[in-house]
Amino acid sequence: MKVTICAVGKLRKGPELALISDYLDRFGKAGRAQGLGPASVVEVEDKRNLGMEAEAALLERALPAGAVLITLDERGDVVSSPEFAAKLGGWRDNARDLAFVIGGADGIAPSLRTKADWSLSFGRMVWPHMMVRVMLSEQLYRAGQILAGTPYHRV
Ligand SMILES: C[S@@+](CC[C@H](N)C(=O)[O-])C[C@H]1O[C@@H](n2cnc3c(N)ncnc32)[C@H](O)[C@@H]1O
Repeated sequence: MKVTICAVGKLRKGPELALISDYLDRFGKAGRAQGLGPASVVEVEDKRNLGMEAEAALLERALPAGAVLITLDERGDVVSSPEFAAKLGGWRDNARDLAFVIGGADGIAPSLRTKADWSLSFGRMVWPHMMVRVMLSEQLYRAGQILAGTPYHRV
């Protein structure tokens, strides 16, 4: 089950990139035996600053064909980590690839939001998009650990 994180903006070398690389690497390595992963990040850049709709067009072009489209959005569903793991496991069992979409400073255009199969929220507060990448990467790794039954997720 390939997982692609499609995001607006280029992440430069720094603590966020180091964390994302570490979690996604761990998710891919630990998940291999369970049919989870690999995970990768595809970045799109709206170099001419044309706004949300232009970003949505770039994001749509970056989406892997046939993948379940999941938008990250503060208006989406708030779920627990075990619930997220169960969703991931269900898609894995149905041999689906996943595309998680994270918007830029203005968010994800409604034209793309309406195409989503599911929308995931990390709470009603708005987080910087680079932080959302980190949080999503950790939750993917955590979900893999929950599905594997390891003690990483203790609650
Ligand atoms: C700075 S936020 C943009 C917020 C913008 N007001 C909007 O309407 O979406 C950039 C991106 O981070 C993600 N994001 C921010 N907060 C989030 C949250 N609480 N849950 C899920 N995703 C979030 C979304 O993908 C969003 O498009």
